[in-house]
Amino acid sequence: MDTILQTAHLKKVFPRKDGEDIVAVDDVTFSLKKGEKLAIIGESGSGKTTVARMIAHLLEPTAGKVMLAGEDITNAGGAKLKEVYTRMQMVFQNPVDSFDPRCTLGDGISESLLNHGKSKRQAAEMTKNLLALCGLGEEFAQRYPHEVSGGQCQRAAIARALAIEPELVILDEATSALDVTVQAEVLDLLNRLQEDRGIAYLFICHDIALVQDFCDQVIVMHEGKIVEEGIPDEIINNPQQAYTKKLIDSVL
Ligand SMILES: Nc1ncnc2c1ncn2[C@@H]1O[C@H](COP(=O)(O)OP(=O)(O)OP(=O)(O)O)[C@@H](O)[C@H]1O
Repeated sequence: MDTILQTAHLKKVFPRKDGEDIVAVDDVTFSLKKGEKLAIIGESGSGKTTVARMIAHLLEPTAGKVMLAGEDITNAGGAKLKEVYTRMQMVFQNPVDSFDPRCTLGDGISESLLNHGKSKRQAAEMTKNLLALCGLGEEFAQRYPHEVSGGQCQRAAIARALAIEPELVILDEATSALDVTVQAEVLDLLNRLQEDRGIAYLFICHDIALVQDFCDQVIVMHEGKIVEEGIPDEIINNPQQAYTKKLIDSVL
């Protein structure tokens, strides 16, 4: 299997004027194969979101590299970054903030399709299909972000991320706020897309049972570092590190 994403010695230091600098991520190296589902778990503050934000180009790494399909994208900008975003999309925990409040959800989803050369009619049709795929009726295309529930907005954010058929989707607690039934539907959808289109997922999540159920590989982070990695069943049933054991015991 080919590799879609690699990080090499990623590091992020947040400087502080009034005390010691915060080393949020320290020497994080991992790879994700095409079509694979990789989870990052770890206690609050262990650096998971900071890793995701560096990969997604929302934060500049202090050191290290990010490679997409073998190409170094650490310093990608302009047209290159636009191309990166056609291959890699992300969904974060608070989707309402990621939609423009002045635009309908339909406009938010079709925007990327229009930017990628689809006609208005094609984009509208595809948006309708994407919403349906995510369990939302076509009337949701006309609604504004503040006119839908958190779970509905999250599904629209997933629809938007999938619109241009990326090869990699980063999901940072993206299903955590959904109720159990909707979460199961969304995970089902993600699984189908992974099987049909070979999409890979980087899945940041607090729910260890869900990670065990949904993911192929898991990375455990503690104080910015990777402390353990492997197959979820093996890590969860037989953790090698005391920290991992404590983390698992605290949530199961
Ligand atoms: N912009 C920032 N400025 C300063 N410190 C930050 C910033 N963002 C994150 N941090 C710090 O970096 C560390 C890692 O934070 P991060 O959000 O990556 O953790 P996390 O594992 O995703 O936590 P959670 O599960 O609570 O979302 C924390 O100590 C956090 O306080």
